[in-house]
Amino acid sequence: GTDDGPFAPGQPSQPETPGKPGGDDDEPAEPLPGGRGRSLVLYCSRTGNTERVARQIRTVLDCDMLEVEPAVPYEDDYNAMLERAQEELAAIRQGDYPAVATYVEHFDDYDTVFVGYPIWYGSMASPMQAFLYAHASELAGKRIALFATSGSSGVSASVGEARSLCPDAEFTEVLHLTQNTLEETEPRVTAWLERLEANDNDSEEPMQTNTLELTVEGSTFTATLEENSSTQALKERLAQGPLSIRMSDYGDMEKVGSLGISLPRNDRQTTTGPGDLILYQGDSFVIYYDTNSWNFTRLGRVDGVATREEMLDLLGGVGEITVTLSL
Ligand SMILES: Cc1cc2nc3c(=O)[nH]c(=O)nc-3n(C[C@H](O)[C@H](O)[C@H](O)COP(=O)(O)O)c2cc1C
Repeated sequence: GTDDGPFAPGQPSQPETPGKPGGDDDEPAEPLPGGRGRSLVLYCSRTGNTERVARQIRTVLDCDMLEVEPAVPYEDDYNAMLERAQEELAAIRQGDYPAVATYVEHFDDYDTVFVGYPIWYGSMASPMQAFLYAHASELAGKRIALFATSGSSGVSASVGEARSLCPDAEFTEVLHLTQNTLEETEPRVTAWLERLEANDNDSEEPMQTNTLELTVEGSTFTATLEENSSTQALKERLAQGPLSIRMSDYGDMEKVGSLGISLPRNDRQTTTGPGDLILYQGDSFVIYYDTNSWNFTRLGRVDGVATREEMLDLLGGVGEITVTLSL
């Protein structure tokens, strides 16, 4: 029977399943091999950008998908809509969440829940914040893969919002597409899903955190760590407390600073890109905002960063800074 799904009977929330008749252009491509469990794609989208990314994920994974909708549809009038979005985000900061029409009874069938949203005024769009708030206990212990679209703004504030709304979920690397990168949705989604799949298969100690927090001038953003002996040693050091590093710019491509400790090296010929975290010569911590090729140890990647501008934005631009690392 189809009534045994995780969606509350009598509720309007029904997932679009891959075989659904009338499904348009979403013929599944080759599903990724060796998928460990089932996935659900949740998204909210007002002008279709986030929805396009959601559909691409669903096409690759051949999984269920559900739109998270506000209880009261947004105004067609653009300015009225902007005003309401601002009011809702202000209310959320006071702990008052807008009503959403979408309710999922349980997520038992799903290991990974993809959560997609547009950035509104630097934040996660209000309907998705309200949905996560209402479903935090059902999402505990699930793997959450965030994806977001924006005009140009970064996603680190919204990642922080998601992590505090769902403190007991495990967060993967984030996918962020901007106006400039939306046309590359297809290859970027595919590459991202392959990385998620690889990390999922690699993780021998799933209870171990793979998230690093970086704080610059009071703002915190996150990175997803690689699994190697270098990051293991770094995590052991950070388990004892945060580590602050004075960093300066080098070669118009990176910030570099001394860790004050030596970590095991896992050097390989590597081409870096914006957001890559690198261990250089065992004792220097490097944050890349541009590309370079060298024999490096990869430590991880800043979440949701695709471009030099986005990485420099998180670092407060070019110039000397103190970065504090914590788990
Ligand atoms: C209310 C509102 C606020 C927005 N705020 C931002 C913002 O702060 N930064 C940004 O880069 N884009 C902002 N945008 C643009 C959207 O994030 C962007 O167009 C996104 O891709 C829309 O996704 P959608 O088509 O799925 O709704 C905003 C859009 C709306 C409607």
